[in-house]
Amino acid sequence: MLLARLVDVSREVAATSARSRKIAALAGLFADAQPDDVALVISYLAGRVPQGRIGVGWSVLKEAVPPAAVPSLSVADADAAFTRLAEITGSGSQAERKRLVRELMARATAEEQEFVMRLLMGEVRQGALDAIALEGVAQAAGAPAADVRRAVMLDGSLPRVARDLLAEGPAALERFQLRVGSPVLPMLAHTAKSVTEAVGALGTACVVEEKLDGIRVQVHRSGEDIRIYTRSLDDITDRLPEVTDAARQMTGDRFILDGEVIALDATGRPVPFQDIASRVGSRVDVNAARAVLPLSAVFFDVLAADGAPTLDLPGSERHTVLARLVPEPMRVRRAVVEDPASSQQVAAAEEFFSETLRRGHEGVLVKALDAPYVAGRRGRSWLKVKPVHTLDLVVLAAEWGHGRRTGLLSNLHLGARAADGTYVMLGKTFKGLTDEMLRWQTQRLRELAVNDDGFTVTVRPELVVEIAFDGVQRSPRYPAGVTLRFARVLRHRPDKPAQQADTIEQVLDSRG
Ligand SMILES: Nc1ncnc2c1ncn2[C@@H]1O[C@H](COP(=O)(O)OP(=O)(O)OP(=O)(O)O)[C@@H](O)[C@H]1O
Repeated sequence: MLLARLVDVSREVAATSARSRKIAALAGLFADAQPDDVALVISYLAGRVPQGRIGVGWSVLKEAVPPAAVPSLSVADADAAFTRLAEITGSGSQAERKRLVRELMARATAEEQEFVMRLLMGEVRQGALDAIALEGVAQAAGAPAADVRRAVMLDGSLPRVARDLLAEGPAALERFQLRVGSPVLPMLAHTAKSVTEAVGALGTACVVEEKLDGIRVQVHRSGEDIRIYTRSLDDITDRLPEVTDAARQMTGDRFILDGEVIALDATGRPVPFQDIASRVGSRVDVNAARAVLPLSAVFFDVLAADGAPTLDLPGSERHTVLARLVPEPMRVRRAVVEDPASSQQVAAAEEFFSETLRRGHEGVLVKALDAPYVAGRRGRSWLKVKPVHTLDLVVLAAEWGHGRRTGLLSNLHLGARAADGTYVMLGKTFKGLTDEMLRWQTQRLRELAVNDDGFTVTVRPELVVEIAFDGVQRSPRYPAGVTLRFARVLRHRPDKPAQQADTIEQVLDSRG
């Protein structure tokens, strides 16, 4: 398939707000694509490059290349070029990247060049595209969308389901069944501001569970064969011998469990997420790593037991099954709210939340007890509650935006106050900025500018912004050795002098 066709449809989908028109446009595109191209088409439309990070940033892309007059580049050509780019290593990499990008861009029309640029800069963001693409695939193949959705949830991959469905027709869907041994996408949660709000929103009997800050794991046991998968369905069995041992001791031998891997220190408090992530991420000498930081799995759900799916059972019944398989110390701590209208029970749930935080955990999840497990979805029946952290930080510099944000100062460099009156950079963010905020800050930051290298504008440190974030994490890239997790701008604070911004001590203290 020509890239030009994809670019046209991408533009058409972005330009229409009618869901049915978007689906029809995508269905037409999928029907024309070779089944083998469909995976790439779906990825590019959603702004994903299957190769992941390919090391091509603005410094490589900024060079203008005369565009081709007529489209000739195929989707597969773009994929081949991205693969070659991803493989570049060693000295001279940057020059080689530039050469390959120039070669690719020279074959692309102006529209294709713009699309490739936005794709590689992470600016092709089509809200909820995967959900629409799924319906487009269903329409193109003449299969019910609900059946395609279920197949995707069980297989974990829309591109794979789409390829088989478009090549073989609706009968291919029967192949996608829940099986012990093949991972499914986990259920995710929505956010609520407080436990009281969450219980009220669910409006039904529910359970409040500890939210443990570790690595999500799905543990499959089929007889003696035990497999552990991450949230993105990578097999990490070899890295977690503790979890394999635990699964071997359970009372069943054909099940799928959902849980979180954490580590506790000598006093029983959870160790920081990053320590767990680096232990789980490391393949070298697992036994030595295990001796230094032993991990434990804590389970909160069951997707299959005795070889049969339990996904569609209500949460209360799944918990009964879980309690039969998994001994209590390996189950998440929980408090049941039988009656959401009982102020006494809601107060007890709030107390459970406070106690969970005191014990060093991240927050809680409030889950409806009558709801099924909806794999691969951010379900409305799971609501997470975490304390909100905010800081007032000072803008030290800002980067010029690209694509839709061209001509606007976007990515902000954020600093906290140090005792000597200087500022310590904590990270960057362009999240949370509305168009209006972008316009306002561009004007204000231009007034404060001291230098502009065409990429970054350094400013006098005078503008304060209120930043929400999910936690402080270690980062060798920043001078204080820490950065903020999921920083996003809540509002500009032109009323607040920089001398009253938060200090680096406050930031370090908020690590808890
Ligand atoms: N008791 C629990 N029930 C469900 N998920 C839990 C529980 N304890 C910890 N978790 C973790 O919390 C996550 C729930 O939040 P969500 O599904 O929104 O994931 P997320 O996008 O990674 O968000 P967050 O960064 O808040 O963890 C799960 O993915 C899981 O890893």
